[in-house]
Amino acid sequence: MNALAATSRNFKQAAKLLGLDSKLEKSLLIPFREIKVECTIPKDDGTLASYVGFRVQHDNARGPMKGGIRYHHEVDPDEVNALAQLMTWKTAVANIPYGGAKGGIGCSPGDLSISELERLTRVFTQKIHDLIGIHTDVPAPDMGTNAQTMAWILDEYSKFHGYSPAVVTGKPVDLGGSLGRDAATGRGVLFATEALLAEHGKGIAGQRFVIQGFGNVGSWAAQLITEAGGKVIAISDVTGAVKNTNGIDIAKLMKHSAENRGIKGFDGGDAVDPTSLLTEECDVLIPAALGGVINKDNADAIKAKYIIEAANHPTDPEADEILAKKGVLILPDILANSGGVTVSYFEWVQNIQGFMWDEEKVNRELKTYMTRAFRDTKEMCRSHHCDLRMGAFTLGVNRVARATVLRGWEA
Ligand SMILES: NC(=O)C1=CN([C@@H]2O[C@H](COP(=O)(O)OP(=O)(O)OC[C@H]3O[C@@H](n4cnc5c(N)ncnc54)[C@H](OP(=O)(O)O)[C@@H]3O)[C@@H](O)[C@H]2O)C=CC1
Ligand SMILES: O=C(O)CCC(=O)C(=O)O
Repeated sequence: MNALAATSRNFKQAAKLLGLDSKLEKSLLIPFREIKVECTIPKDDGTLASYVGFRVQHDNARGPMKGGIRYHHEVDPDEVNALAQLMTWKTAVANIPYGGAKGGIGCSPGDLSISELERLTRVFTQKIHDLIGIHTDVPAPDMGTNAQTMAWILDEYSKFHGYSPAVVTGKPVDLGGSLGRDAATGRGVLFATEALLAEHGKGIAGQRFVIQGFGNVGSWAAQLITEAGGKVIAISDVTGAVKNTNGIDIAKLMKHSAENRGIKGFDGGDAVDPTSLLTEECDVLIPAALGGVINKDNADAIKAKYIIEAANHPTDPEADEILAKKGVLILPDILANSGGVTVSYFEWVQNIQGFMWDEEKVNRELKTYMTRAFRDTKEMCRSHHCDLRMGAFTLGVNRVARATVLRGWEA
């Protein structure tokens, strides 16, 4: 199912559970602004190349719009729209004072040199600089982008508006980035998983994990789960997948991946077919790469007892239904991966205050926010007799609807 159709379907189901006014429902679904820009850059060989960039600003009822920028060849307007909408509900679930946005450029970052990526990022920033800002829309990293990308955006934006570190989050610590932001999404995944397992009398220790994706989120989740005593028995990236039922040595895999640009060729386990990774026998499955990977074609074959959605919209609604019948518990993206945007919020607060927190404080506050979001979600599950996805959606949508009405919304 198309990402926008899937996200909108979840939203509509939540609106129904909440008994939302139909005009308000319609208005909450429509994005505030959709930006599409053509970014033309000289390549290193002197030829010109053009890339399409998007920024969708979905909603600002609860505060400045917030969300990552993705560089990936599959970036398309519908998907960016869906991801922006998810950010609106996610920031509300986390109860941080933001709305939602998302951006992206349709490109293959691995095929571009560092200087080409820099030129592309600067041209994109030139095209959108007057539509983003500290109190309007604050970008951050997502798939295919990182702290360096944010540094270029900060620098380009500052040429127009004066030095403005708070205009992006997830930037290098040397430029005002927050300690702990790099690990934050993975650490939030750990805290959310702990909260879910604790409800079933279990801990991380002794559980078998399978992780799809070994980028920022997947690699940090793997490291932190291993430190907490969990066993990561299979993991994949674009280049391949590896399995070791005794537990993969994640530090060794990190080194291999950095030296070889991927998992392929790692000798600490057996190479397996990446397409069968999601259906491996395990206790906890963590998709941490692309959207829509768990769908009606593979849901029935999934053997995990728990799915923790570190990626955005990895599970189609049809798969949700199949998995529910099988008794698989899904911790939804807008809760499970909200650690990233939560520490982005801490970064923004630190920039505005001009005061840096130590890493221990960042991690402690993150745990408080993740635990609270989990507790609030469970409360909505109880009061609306629904699963965790609808618990999180009703929580987020309700908070945004209340802010919209309080600000004076009229049909
Ligand atoms: N970064 C953040 O703070 C947040 C990210 N997310 C979500 O988490 C997910 C991952 O983001 P992030 O870790 O930042 O991105 P990265 O670009 O750092 O990493 C993405 C990873 O996914 C792998 N990958 C891509 N396609 C496939 C595939 N078909 N099969 C297996 N692996 C694949 C990539 O492999 P390779 O490196 O070989 O290309 C890479 O290991 C995304 O859905 C993102 O939206 C959610 C909240 C916050
Ligand atoms: O850190 C942020 O502001 C946004 C992170 C993001 O894009 C996401 O949560 O999907």
